[in-house]
Amino acid sequence: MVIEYIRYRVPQDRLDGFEAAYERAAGALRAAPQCVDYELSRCLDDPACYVLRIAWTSVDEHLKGFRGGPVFGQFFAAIKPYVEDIEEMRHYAQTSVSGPGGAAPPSLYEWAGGTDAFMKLCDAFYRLARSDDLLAPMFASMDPDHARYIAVWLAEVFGGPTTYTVEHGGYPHMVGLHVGRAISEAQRRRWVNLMMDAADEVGLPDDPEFRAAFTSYLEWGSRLAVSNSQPDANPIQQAPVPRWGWGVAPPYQG
Ligand code: HEM
Repeated sequence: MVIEYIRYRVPQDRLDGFEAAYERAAGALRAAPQCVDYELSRCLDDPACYVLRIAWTSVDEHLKGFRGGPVFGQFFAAIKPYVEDIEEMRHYAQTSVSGPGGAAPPSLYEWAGGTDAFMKLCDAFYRLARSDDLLAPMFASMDPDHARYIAVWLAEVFGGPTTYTVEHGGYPHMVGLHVGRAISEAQRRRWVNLMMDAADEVGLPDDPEFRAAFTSYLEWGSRLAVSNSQPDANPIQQAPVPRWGWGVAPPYQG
């Protein structure tokens, strides 16, 4: 995650519309999978000054993913009149120095060990699935890069880079590959079980909080995969890749 700071000094005659413009721009930030969080603060000592803090998944995701993406037009149209009032606009990396309430908890992606951890997980999973009586027939003719695509999907879901959205067709592509497969409950349960076995095999974190969040996503996603794959299904065709967080049990960092 990187933090972008944008500092504004807005001339008196334009101050009135500034916050309203950012209310409109915020809709685009909320819709962008590359934006983790944002916050606009106004200076108490000099009310012409504002600081906008935006947390992005990475510099690249911001500059290429967001600026090249579908919601950038809406964002830029809202804030365009204030571009000339920018005094600083730069990316910063977080350091280890932070107060007890200052630092956001790491994402599930970071906690798991990043993209590499999900690659290892999916390699192990498909080795198990290919020799499984219930799953092997279903994955017999899969794309040779399938394990890598699932890893990239999971990485994005758990708070990592938006590579699946940007490079692999996003949610519509994933749904399209489940449609018509008539996945049974027994196959779904085996799929989840083998993911758990693979998680143990490759040493994904086994603390209660991580495994609870990890499992809840697999349960949710696999049940959707079953219903979307039935012959009479009419799945939602357009949606962002979901983002999954810690839920009610944040990481224990004692
Ligand atoms: C949380 C649960 C699940 C997730 C996140 C998931 C994710 C995905 C994704 C991202 C793809 C597309 C990969 C690509 O871009 O090539 C895919 C394809 C596929 N999924 Fe799932 N899936 C889930 C559950 C299941 C289950 C339960 C089954 C069957 C038991 C299943 C069977 C398949 C099959 C057969 C394909 C197509 C493989 C190919 O021919 O390339 N999925 N899945």
